[in-house]
Amino acid sequence: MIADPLVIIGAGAWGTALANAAAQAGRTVTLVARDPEHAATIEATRENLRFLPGALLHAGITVTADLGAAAVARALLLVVPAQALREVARSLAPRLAPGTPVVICAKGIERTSGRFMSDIVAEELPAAVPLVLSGPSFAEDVVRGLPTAVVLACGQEPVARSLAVALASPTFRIYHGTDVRGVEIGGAAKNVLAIACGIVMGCGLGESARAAMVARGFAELTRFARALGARPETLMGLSGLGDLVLTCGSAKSRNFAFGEALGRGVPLAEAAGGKLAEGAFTAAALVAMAGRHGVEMPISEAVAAVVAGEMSVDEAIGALLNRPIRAEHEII
Ligand SMILES: NC(=O)c1ccc[n+]([C@@H]2O[C@H](COP(=O)([O-])OP(=O)(O)OC[C@H]3O[C@@H](n4cnc5c(N)ncnc54)[C@H](O)[C@@H]3O)[C@@H](O)[C@H]2O)c1
Ligand SMILES: O=P(O)(O)OC[C@H](O)CO
Repeated sequence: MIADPLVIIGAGAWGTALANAAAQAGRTVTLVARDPEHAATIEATRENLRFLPGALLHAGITVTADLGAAAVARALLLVVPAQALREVARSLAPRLAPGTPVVICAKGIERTSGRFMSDIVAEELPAAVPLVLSGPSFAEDVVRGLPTAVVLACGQEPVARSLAVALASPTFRIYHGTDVRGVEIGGAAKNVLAIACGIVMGCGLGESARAAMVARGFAELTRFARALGARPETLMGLSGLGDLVLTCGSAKSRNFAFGEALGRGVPLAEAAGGKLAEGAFTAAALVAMAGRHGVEMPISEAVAAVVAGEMSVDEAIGALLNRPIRAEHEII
């Protein structure tokens, strides 16, 4: 596939890291920032001091704030927060050539509509070919060239395969697949579960409790995914188990760090520390969708109640610990 020029919308931490990875893979990259002043500063200093300090931008990247750059894109990456994805997709609609592959890199569910990211792209950019990129990957690791593996899913298998080849490098390995729903569920739900793990650690409940949270979180994630028609093996892969292990195990995760702060008693309004904790926005939408499909997600429900201010951390932990004893694996 010809993926040049590759246009990346969103010059935050992940957009910047992906721009560097793609440029290193040989792509011609345009990185589009929201704010013209920020774009000019990155272009001039070759560093994104605001979102990813300490990393030099590859020489093959042009930075702009002009969304019009999307008009010539042979492939486009959407790397803005999940709650902003619709607004951004809508503004791209008149600019994008029909059939352009659009790779969704945000991990979340839209809270106002309860829609997945791929549904939003289908609604706002109906002529585009939607793909989802997800998996365990910290921007800081990717930009340092540390080995990372992610998955790229598209309903059209040849598009996923050829774009994976175009964007991958020896240290940024991109597997491909066709289970778009499974891959986006993995990315969205793990953020909610990482908040739960952060709360556990912030409260000092210990490593055993964290491991239990990961395993039971994975159980509810796979129950949910199965009910929504995703393939269970997808969730056993990079977007699902892989990302759960990363984000539930590292204070570098903004979702985990948010939960940890809540567990330490930091007030809700201050716990994210000004950083993007996607799970806080996704939790209620995830739980509502699970309810509509008759799926129990007690950990996600507890997180949703805590981030909505409806339950204290202690009440949420008490509710989880006092659930009835049951068989580990449900037959559904
Ligand atoms: N940072 C990571 O390691 C990482 C890894 C994988 C996936 N992701 C996902 O990528 C998405 C973006 O995360 P990030 O780390 O880049 O966040 P970030 O906070 O570092 O950057 C967000 C970017 O989006 C822009 N933005 C915010 N609201 C906008 C709006 N309404 N319109 C246009 N642009 C807007 C901001 O200006 C900024 O450039 C999230 O869904 C996140 O879960 C992040
Ligand atoms: O910092 P987080 O919690 O948004 O996690 C970043 C990535 O999603 C990890 O795969």
